[in-house]
Amino acid sequence: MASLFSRQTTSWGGRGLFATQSIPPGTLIHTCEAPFASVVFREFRKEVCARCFAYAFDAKRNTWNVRLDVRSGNGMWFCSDECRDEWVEEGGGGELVGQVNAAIDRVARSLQKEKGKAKEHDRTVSHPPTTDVTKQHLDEAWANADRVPKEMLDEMELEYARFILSALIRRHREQAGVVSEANSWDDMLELQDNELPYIQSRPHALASQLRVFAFVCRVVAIVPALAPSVTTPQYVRELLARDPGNVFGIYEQNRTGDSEMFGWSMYVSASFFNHDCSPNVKKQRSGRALSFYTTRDVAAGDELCTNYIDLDEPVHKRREQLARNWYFDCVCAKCRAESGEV
Ligand SMILES: C[S@@+](CC[C@H](N)C(=O)[O-])C[C@H]1O[C@@H](n2cnc3c(N)ncnc32)[C@H](O)[C@@H]1O
Repeated sequence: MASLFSRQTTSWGGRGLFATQSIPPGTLIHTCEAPFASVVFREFRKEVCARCFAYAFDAKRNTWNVRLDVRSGNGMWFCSDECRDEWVEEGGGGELVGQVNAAIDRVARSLQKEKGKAKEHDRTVSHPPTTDVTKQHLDEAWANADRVPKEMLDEMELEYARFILSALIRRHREQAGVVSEANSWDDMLELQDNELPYIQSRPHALASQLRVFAFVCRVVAIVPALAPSVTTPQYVRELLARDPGNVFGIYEQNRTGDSEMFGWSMYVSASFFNHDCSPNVKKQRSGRALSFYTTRDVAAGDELCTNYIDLDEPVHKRREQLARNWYFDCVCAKCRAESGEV
């Protein structure tokens, strides 16, 4: 499909996607076939297919039973033999994933035992000062990342470790020439770096990221194939800097009919759509693919925007939500008009 849009600089400075011709409503303008990296939360591992994210409950089942034959109890479950086989064939890295999963379990178990012996207040990574965190502060903290003691992670930190390791496996396979260059590490680096605003709004997250890095290093010590990815914290830091503000939650309706997040994934090309409170594009997930459709007539030169949040709220609440969870002050026409700025 010839691209109907191009990436350009917006009037406010960031990059955005702009229509190169007029586009009627309901047009499929872009599809990302597969994520760059993803994680399905551990508690849903048996219910959500590791490749296509299909939810067992939708197929009237409690769990999927096609399992990748890995050595650890922390295996991967698939909705079908086809999904499992395609995942391995596409370069999911079956053998390596098995080793990594087993190593995560081993490191987690051993840290859990050590934690049992230590007192809670012994947690050694201190929070940064509550004054404004600067880039220099972050550089210094990461320069000393190898001195961070290995400590047990909480559940969410463990998910981050799994997410990072999924990306490092991808990077390893890209280096080995096993996966295609589309969606490469360099492509991922083009995503907006949100490290500073993220840590400024959640200073405790820096200590958490350093703990996750120390944990990942310990896992990689057992899986030497990934060692080049952690000789310095560079790759882990690059990925973590692009996680906030760029990843997509994997949502489904759960058994009680509520929308629930089962994990998250990073898609590269999908992350250049900016937010607008009167969007002209809607996103639709089908399995692991993300597709984007126009919702009304778009003229050549118009920016193509999705919405990151629920749009029913008044302007101050929308802006507050975007600032808190997406780290920006919304400059869309609707927000500016409703705030009396135009
Ligand atoms: C997923 S990225 C979109 C692409 C991004 N503009 C870039 O250059 O990579 C989300 C970021 O874009 C910017 N952004 C998106 N929508 C915006 C809006 N309505 N107002 C101001 N900034 C916006 C914010 O910096 C936000 O963190």
